[in-house]
Amino acid sequence: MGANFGKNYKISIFGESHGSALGINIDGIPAGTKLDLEFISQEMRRRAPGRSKLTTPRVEKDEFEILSGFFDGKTTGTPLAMIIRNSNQRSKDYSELKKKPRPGHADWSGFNRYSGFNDIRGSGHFSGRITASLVFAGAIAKQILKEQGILIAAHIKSVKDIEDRDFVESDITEENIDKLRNMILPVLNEEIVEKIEEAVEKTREDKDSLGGIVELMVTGLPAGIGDPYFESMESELSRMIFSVPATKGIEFGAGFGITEMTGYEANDEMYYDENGDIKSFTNNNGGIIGGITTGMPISFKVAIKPTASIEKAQKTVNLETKQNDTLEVRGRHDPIIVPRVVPVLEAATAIVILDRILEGKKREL
Ligand SMILES: Cc1cc2nc3c(=O)[nH]c(=O)nc-3n(C[C@H](O)[C@H](O)[C@H](O)COP(=O)(O)O)c2cc1C
Ligand SMILES: C=C(O[C@@H]1CC(C(=O)O)=C[C@@H](OP(=O)(O)O)[C@H]1O)C(=O)O
Repeated sequence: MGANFGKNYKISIFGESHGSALGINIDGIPAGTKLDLEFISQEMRRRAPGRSKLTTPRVEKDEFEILSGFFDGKTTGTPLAMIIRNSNQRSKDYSELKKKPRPGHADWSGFNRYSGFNDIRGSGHFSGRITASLVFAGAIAKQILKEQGILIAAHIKSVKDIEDRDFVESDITEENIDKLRNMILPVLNEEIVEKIEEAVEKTREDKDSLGGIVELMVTGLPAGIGDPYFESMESELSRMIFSVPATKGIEFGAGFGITEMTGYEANDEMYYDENGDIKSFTNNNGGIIGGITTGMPISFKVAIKPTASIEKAQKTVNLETKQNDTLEVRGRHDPIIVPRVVPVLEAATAIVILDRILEGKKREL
């Protein structure tokens, strides 16, 4: 089933954007894990809609209710179920879309997959709203990983052609992560904030939308986590990252750029640092070789497409009249998904890393 992920930190998501609720069941959280509920709420707020002029005007608090698996501030070890109730649906915005599918959204593909029974309201189960549950599961995973010294950070690498600088390992401190977490546009070079705001505003006035790239880095992971071939760290991360709506590409380390290097340039030459730890001078392989962590930071970039739902008139088909037609999408949409997807991608990464660490622990038993 498409709604399940993980072999050890197992998640199962459910819900629709305009249904009564959405949520998640998580199995595999170690018993006795203390949960910082305020941290989870903060993570949910980072993703929640209606936070700024850069996001959809739909306002949802995304308050979560834990139904099971949590008692006296600690997990019980049995499945932890959580729901978020929807409160601000406006389903009339979607009445036209059953007959006129939106180019770039899942109306037509979903119609075929579910024989026309898919809930079109608010994009149903295809909505980016469903990622609220990922952020919840990721916030728990982040807490467990942090206890082991593993940190996950992300920033906006680019919006269209406006570029931020790349992460370096020394950027990944708790202080810097907190700073990025509190920014609507989490970037390293703050001079580009205004440029991004202006570009988004101008594109919105043109009834259009923008995309961009998010860069992520994971530090504190020892060498030796992961497996070769089908459960490689890259495979598992990619599978999860591509599950996040609007993701269209991923590259690890130097990514596609490695093809322009020679072997000598691409190889990450190794050395002992002053503490006797084995490091490499470069990290073109993004911290993963043979599907297994090298001990260098995991580093990857994710391509996020421009929002599909735009007001500009577009060509589409009319499934009722069986004629070609045009569509101007009305309703409340993100003019850019990139800032809102940042916490989702961090959470998705945390879920995978925890699942892989727990997989490794099984072999130690
Ligand atoms: C946080 C988040 C917010 C999103 N907001 C919107 C939106 O307002 N309008 C829209 O058309 N798509 C939005 N999307 C993207 C669609 O959900 C996505 O494009 C659609 O499900 C089709 O999937 P695909 O683009 O991965 O192929 C959002 C995605 C995420 C992760
Ligand atoms: C509500 C959220 O974003 C929604 C994501 C979304 C989509 O198609 O992905 C479409 C819009 O839904 P609606 O028409 O119901 O307002 C966005 O507002 C959310 O992410 O929580």
